[in-house]
Amino acid sequence: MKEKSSTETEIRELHIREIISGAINGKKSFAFWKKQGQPQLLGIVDLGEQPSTDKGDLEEASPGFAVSPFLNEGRKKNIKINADLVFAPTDNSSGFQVNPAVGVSNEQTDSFIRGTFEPLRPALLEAYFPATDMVAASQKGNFIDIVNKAKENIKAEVFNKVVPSRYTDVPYPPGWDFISAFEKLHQLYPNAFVYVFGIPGVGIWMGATPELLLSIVDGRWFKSVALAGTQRIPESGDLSQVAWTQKEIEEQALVCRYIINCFKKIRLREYEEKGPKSIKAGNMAHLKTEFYVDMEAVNFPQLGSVMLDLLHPTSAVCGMPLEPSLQFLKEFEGFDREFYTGYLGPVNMQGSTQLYVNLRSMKLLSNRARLFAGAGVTEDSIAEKEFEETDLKLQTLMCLF
Ligand SMILES: C=C(O[C@H]1C=CC=C(C(=O)O)[C@@H]1O)C(=O)O
Repeated sequence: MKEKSSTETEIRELHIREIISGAINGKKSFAFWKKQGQPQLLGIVDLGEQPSTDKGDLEEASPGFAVSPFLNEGRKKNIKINADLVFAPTDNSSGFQVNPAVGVSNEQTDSFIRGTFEPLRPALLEAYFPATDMVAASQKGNFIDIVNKAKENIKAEVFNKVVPSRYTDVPYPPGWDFISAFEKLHQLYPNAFVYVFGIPGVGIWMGATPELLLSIVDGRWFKSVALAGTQRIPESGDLSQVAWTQKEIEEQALVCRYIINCFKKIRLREYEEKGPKSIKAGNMAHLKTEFYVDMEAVNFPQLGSVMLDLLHPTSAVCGMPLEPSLQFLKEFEGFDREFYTGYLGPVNMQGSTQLYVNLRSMKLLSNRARLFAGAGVTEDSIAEKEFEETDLKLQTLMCLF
């Protein structure tokens, strides 16, 4: 038997480009991400033919990266990229060292490493793009119409808030490649959760989202946030200069109320609320309130999974109340959001689970990228301003082209 210390695995330090190319050349699923406020990336590759559909609870899940679409049918549509190979940064360079999970043989690891020697084969990249593509229909006029229709529904008290969205397609400039774009994204947004994932036949997505849906640290510390209200950051970059309007304060308060209602549904009163305060996300400021629960003190070990089902989709991306606003979006938005405004992130990796709302994100197609953005509409919304706000949000990724 081959000694572990003699594997190619342990002597090679890999660059992110080699790892992603190796995954694509081997038709494997992969994910790289960086937590909010942390500089270092972590990567995983799933050695299976197909990643698993993942309906399971967070608490028992094996380590990996969870991906949920906006419409997940009670988690039935969720996917999990298993952490068969974990790529952790080395101490003194920009390279990564591979750590195989328990049960992954040296042969499997070596075979993957050999694939990383090959440059990325573009024909194999095509296998990551879904066969069907949605119809391009996201014009400015459509968005203005849906905002005005939403306001009529708010006046008629069908709902209090809804978050319509749109997308825009950006053709790849000559020589553009997504791995370099991801490296740039990682450098640009230190405060965001920055990720790229690829699943054959499902797609390649990347983004820099400011919104945590929930996290669980050490099986004990639960956290969620209410993020809403958007303004362009002042020239000085000074957040204390941002003055919030009544409309924005109410819009964010509705997201807080939505989260508190979720706690009420499970009769949980022992949560700590901090905020709201202004935070920076790229060229924008948002209002953010944080909610904390000590799961041990409330004796609620399944809180993460229970809250996940109650929270998603929050009124930061769908509306309030949930049902009529969701119905409205299904009827009038005119396209499938797919993973945009779904959630994603590491599950049971290095002792914690962090699921983020998939905002400021884009999906790669063979010749262009599709960028998504939405805006919270309340009774005081002005359609033209909401459109401008989506433009501002789109700039988060537009600067990659
Ligand atoms: C729906 C998006 O943002 C949400 C999160 C923060 C602020 C928002 C707002 O001000 O409308 C949105 O609720 C998006 O970025 O596409």
